[in-house]
Amino acid sequence: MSTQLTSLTITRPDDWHLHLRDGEQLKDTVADASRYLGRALVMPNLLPPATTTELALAYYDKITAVRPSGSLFEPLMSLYLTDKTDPEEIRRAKASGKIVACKLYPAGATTNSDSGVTDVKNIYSVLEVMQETGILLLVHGEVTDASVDIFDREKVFLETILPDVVRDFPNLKIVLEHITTEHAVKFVEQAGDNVAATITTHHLMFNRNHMLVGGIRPHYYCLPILKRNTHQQALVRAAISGNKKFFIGTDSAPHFKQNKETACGCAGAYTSHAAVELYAEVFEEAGALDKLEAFTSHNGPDFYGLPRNSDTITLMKETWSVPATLPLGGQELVPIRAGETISWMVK
Ligand SMILES: NC(=O)N[C@@H](CC(=O)O)C(=O)O
Ligand SMILES: [Zn+2]
Ligand SMILES: [Zn+2]
Repeated sequence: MSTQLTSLTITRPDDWHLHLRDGEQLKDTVADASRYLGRALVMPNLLPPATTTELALAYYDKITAVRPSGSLFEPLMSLYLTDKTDPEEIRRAKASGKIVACKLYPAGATTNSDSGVTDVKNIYSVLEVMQETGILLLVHGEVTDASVDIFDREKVFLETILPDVVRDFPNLKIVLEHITTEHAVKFVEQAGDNVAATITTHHLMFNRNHMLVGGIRPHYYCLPILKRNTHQQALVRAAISGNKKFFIGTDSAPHFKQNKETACGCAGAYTSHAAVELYAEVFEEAGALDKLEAFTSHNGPDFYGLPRNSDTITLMKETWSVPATLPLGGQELVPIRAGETISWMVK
């Protein structure tokens, strides 16, 4: 007879990959993020992107200004790398104490990445200073070559771009963000201790059949795109393995409903309303709830060299309904699981 767990208390989680956006949207995204997260690594792909310490710190101030009163939620900031990033900018970022990472978007790879890096060799002098100062490199790992099939873009990036960076900067801490393939799992497992990966809730819960069978479902469209179920299974195995190289990074990425439900819809899935609750479902389904805390609350800060949060949250086995839409800057978004139920609730 198996006993069913009805509540689970874990160290307060963080989110190591989160899009909060800007302007009117901020109060809604920050409200969701600050419900129970200790920290979130905030992505810099704004329009215009947060390419300098000054811009990142101004963004930090805007986020903390709309933080609900009493919330201890702490945004950790990142810089958006371009072909023209000045290596000295990295020293300013380090000195700020608020910027812990830089984000490599191959130009054109994803939402708001047009000013990204066109050739990783263009940022070698920047990576040098990041390695020296201990600023992490966060990577959107996809090639943008038009001749490469969208389902192969992560694999080809891992074969052609990332090995050089890993070889040339052996002491640079690198996080391969939102991994989607068995290739990425193997790459990270086989690399040194300076290479880790985040895994989203949606890549653990879904594969491309969820997006494409029986009709095209734009709310499952994100980048890197959902892959076949064998890749999904490899990601679940990695997440529940207890391996310290894999940790939470929701990549919760809000887009207005009308920008998703259209002939050319935006890439991004919103999960901030229920991030840890959804990971709990996945881990429970895999019979590995005992591994949830390491994934959501220990491995991330350990890799970043930051203290773990010192308090806890409690998840209750309790079913609740996700609304059909959520507010986003005076408009609305459609979250993952919209109109359906979730079986865990954070108390
Ligand atoms: N993941 C996505 O599909 N979209 C993200 C960008 C990103 O993380 O690649 C976004 O900003 O909307
Ligand atoms: Zn990305
Ligand atoms: Zn993202």
